Amino acid sequence: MRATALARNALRQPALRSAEWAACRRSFASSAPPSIRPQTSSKLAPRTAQWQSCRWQSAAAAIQEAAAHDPTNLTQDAIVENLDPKEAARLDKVRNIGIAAHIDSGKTTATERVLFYTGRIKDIHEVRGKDAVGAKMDSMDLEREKGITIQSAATFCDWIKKTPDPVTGELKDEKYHINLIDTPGHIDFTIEVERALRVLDGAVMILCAVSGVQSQTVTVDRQMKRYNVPRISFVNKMDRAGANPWKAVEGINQKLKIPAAAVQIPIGAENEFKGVVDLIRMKAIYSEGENGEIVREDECPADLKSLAEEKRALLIETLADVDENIAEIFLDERTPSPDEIKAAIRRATISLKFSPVLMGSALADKSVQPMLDAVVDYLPNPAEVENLALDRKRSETPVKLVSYNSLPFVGLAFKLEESNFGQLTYIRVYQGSLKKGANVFNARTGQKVKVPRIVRMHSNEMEEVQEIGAGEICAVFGVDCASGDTFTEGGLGYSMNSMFVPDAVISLSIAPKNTKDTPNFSKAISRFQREDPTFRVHNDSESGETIISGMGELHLSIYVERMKREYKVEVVTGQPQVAYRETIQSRVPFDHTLKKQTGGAGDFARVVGFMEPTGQLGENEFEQAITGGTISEKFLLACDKGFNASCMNGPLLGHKVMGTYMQINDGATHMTDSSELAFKNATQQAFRKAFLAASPQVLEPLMKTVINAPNEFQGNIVGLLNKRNATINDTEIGAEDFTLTADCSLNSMFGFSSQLRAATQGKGEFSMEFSHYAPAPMQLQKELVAKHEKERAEKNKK
Ligand SMILES: Nc1nc2c(ncn2[C@@H]2O[C@H](COP(=O)(O)OP(=O)(O)OP(=O)(O)O)[C@@H](O)[C@H]2O)c(=O)[nH]1
Repeated sequence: MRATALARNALRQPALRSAEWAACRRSFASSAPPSIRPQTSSKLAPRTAQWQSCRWQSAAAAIQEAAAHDPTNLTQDAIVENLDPKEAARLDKVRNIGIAAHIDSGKTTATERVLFYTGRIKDIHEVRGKDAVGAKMDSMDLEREKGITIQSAATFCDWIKKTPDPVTGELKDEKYHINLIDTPGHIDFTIEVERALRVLDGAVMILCAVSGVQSQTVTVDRQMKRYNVPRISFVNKMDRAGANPWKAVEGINQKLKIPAAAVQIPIGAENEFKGVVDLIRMKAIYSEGENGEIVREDECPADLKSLAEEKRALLIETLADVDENIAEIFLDERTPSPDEIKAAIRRATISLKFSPVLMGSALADKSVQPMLDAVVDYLPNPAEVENLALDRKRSETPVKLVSYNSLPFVGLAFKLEESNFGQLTYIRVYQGSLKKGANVFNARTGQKVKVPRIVRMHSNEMEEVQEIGAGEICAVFGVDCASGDTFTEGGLGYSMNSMFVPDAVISLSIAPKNTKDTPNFSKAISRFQREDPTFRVHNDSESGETIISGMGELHLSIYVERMKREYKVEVVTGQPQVAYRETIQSRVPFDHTLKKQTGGAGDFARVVGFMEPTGQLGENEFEQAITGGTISEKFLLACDKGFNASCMNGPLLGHKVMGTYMQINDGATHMTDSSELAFKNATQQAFRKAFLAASPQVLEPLMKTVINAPNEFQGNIVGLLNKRNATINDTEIGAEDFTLTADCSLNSMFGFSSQLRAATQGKGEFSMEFSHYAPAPMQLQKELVAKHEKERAEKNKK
């Protein structure tokens, strides 16, 4: 048991009955570290003086032990449990949230309303709106033209919530500061969602009232689970024909496996949608005025009373399954009060056991304000989220970060952006505060950097600030780093985990049309690479071409377009290439000698061992099992390097190798002719020979493809998929539309979007996401290998 816990337990023994006890407790409470201070008098009733002294002794010993073993953690734990009331009050009014959802669910439209109702913007502009201005958060020209979000955008606003006074019941204004990130829906820009969720404390998951849970909803659900992000759900587009919020609620429960229940029911639907009934207070809420800015409350309409009661009972029942307090009330057959229900929703949402579902229509300006109230009511403040760093000074021990301004600074750079004023680095401050002009240390490089300028971002605009407090998000200028770097105040050895970066699945060759544009081309490439970890660039060693790779055709085409617009570089691109992989299927021994001893300094290295599949299509593994020192440590390191180099450039197609194990267990070294280079080369030659003899196999990426179209086109789409040898996994047929889920090879999907458009009169849509690697059909493997051999031969001729 950890020493802190020991100390705490010592104090939680049945307590003493003595007059001095209370005084003693008071004095201890002021001197002991907060984490082991006595809690409430009901928990620790006095008993006997002897016992008391015994308890103090064991507690004191435990504190000393704790401090000796784990001084930092003791302090951190203590602070977490006993937040300074002033800091706690400040943090209680902060929310860091993200909006994430399937493509086109209305994230940007909803964010526009949030900014309008909080007074951040004066007018509402629509995505693809007639006024051609575009929504605030889609600030790139390309975003406005295409009507899609490409980059996540950060902003902040203050929401004034009407809160009843606990004593008088009178409504008073409470101001909450919300930092908000609007994320893209397209899977091609998934890294934007990934890094936003990495640093946010809570999220609003938007669903379409007609479609419910869609393919990208499943993806963002996975991402929210990856970073333990609590979420509220908002069923948008209640004004659309076919709107049905209950389909979305069922989808969250069934498909995402999150207990969820509506906290509102709609008043009217489709173009008769007027507002919602709040099931907790049983009040109707209407958004009125030109832009829905006037929130009017009324009695629940009589014709909705029975539905409201039914859904309220369902809400309480669902909560009883995930919250002990409500379970007890439920068992006592008592009806929980509105405050009890709200408190239970908050507890269950923050502990990731539940998601409350709200509904409205962002476009029709209805019911967005109650969603903002729910952000405040149910999503955690920064002090309620456990954030850990690894303390590298103490063998990577995890430490809790505490959103205290007075503690040493710790922040994570989660996004980089090139601006007119230089590199802009977005930082989430986890602990301490960041001041203009302060020096901070990059935990990865150990470099000290001065922070010359701090700003708060409002989409593409910025507001200069002198200081940013713990638990907040800001951007800084002049701090050179990589995405995912941790910054600390010098004394700490803390480092935070970065975000998950998915592998690229598609690549293409690219070059500037005119050689005079090469400097700008290089600038653009290096900027995009720094900003986006899923955009990768390498030079093909054989062709000398620059190859860019990324998450999909759209992803790469956006960068090609940005080069043209932002850097005035016209480029030529090759055909998109699939990121194949190579592996082996059997065990093959090798005994390879590299020998060049023709007078003068020669080359000599002998490596003996075997290669075999690792058993799963994951990381490659290299191991040495040398006995008797036939190969020295230094040369074995060179063998390891040779192995890694071979894995980057597979013998079949020159693509990456996966799932391959190589062991070197014997060999020979020459007194003078052996060198690191000789062993590296010998390993690479042995690798190639053994690989080709070990039933090599080409692997191709399979994509989870989800297609949605009106029912009448089902036959056409199944026909398209059959031609592509797709495996259809699921078909869901709704009243008008159907949704089909299939595994398709990426190779077969080039040009699919135009064929789908033709086959569905432009009414079908699809999304594609990497699923896994699987063996390519034999015929395709033969063709690919033959093509690769031919290209190699031609290059060798040149
Ligand atoms: N009928 C209706 N349409 C809506 C509503 N909210 C958004 N839309 C429309 O849906 C389309 C997509 O809206 P966006 O706000 O761009 O959706 P998004 O989720 O931000 O889109 P991406 O970031 O590109 O995934 C636009 O044409 C909006 O006008 C709504 O409540 N009702």
